[in-house]
Amino acid sequence: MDTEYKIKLDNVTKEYDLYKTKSDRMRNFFNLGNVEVPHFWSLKGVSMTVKPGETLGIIGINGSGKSTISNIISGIIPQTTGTVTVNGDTSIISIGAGLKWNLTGDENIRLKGLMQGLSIKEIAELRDSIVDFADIGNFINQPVKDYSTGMRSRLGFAIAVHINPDIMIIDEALSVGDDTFYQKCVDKIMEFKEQGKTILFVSHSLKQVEMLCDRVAWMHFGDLREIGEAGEVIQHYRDFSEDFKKKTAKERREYQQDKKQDQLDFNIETYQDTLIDQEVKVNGFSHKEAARKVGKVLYKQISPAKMTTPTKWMVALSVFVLLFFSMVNISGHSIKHSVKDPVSLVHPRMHKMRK
Ligand SMILES: Nc1ncnc2c1ncn2[C@@H]1O[C@H](COP(=O)(O)OP(=O)(O)OP(=O)(O)O)[C@@H](O)[C@H]1O
Repeated sequence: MDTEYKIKLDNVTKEYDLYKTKSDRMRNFFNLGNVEVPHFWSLKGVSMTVKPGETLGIIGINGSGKSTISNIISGIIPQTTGTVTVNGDTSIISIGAGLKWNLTGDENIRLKGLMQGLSIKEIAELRDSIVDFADIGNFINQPVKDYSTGMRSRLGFAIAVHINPDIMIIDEALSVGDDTFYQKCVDKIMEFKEQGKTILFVSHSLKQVEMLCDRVAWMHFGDLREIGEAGEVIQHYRDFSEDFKKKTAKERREYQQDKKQDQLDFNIETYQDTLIDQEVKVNGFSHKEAARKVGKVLYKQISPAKMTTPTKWMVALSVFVLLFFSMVNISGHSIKHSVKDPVSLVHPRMHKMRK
């Protein structure tokens, strides 16, 4: 059944505007004139589902979009277009993410706990067990910015597993700890799997993915290249890596450049048209119906990044009204007089001095 999923992504894209200056960013936000900004599409339309109780691995080379997906699902960053449905609480464990660096370990435990809806009493009950699991001793009273990468990862992992979320998102968190901690984490993940929790596991370690995951999604330069049974997808990925290694340095560079160029050239309108055509051809919708359906999937969760024209006019009008009343006040003329003779606003009314 279609509703039997914990996580569902429909045609999700993520665009980064590569602004050269801060003023370009402001001008673009206020929709003031044409600002030339290169657009980089970190995700080029990704659709997938994660079933309840499933451990889905996400693999792919550096920069392929793995963390972008896990951050969108966790709600850390918004998608640019597309629909994201998450049925349950998520807790993300990734190196450093989610921890406030200026707060101590203890304060981070309280903050994360409160953010996940735990009471002060519940957090106090979990505290010792978290500190014990993280094994960071007296550092728990130090700001997290003074921790080593491994310590941060251990604390992040310990907090996340104790909060007991419905959906666990583990992004490269197992790559930094020592062997003892690694085994502790693996045991915990296995325990979660047995409890039937849904896990998203992002990793470069194919061995870890093979051991922990039921299915695997292979991300490739912003596209979902393949999703399916873990062994099969990992084998295809290994074959690709082997072939890639056999290429000359020049061939490898050219391949990567071409793929990155595709991410710069991606066009959301063209993508939308492709989806509409598919709906017409595959599902037999009329063009109008297909356009409405696709528009809904792409934009129903999206708030515009730029000011719309009506908003722009509203802001301009508000500023004008505010300015007008301030000047009326300063000039000392009446509102009626100022409306009739606006020029008088710059000639303040002189009060007659009493003798
Ligand atoms: N804030 C940002 N601004 C511009 N581009 C970004 C930003 N964040 C990510 N990207 C780009 O988006 C692409 C995907 O990044 P992402 O971190 O999702 O990749 P990844 O597969 O997790 O990589 P890695 O394996 O190195 O962690 C990369 O090309 C990256 O440079």
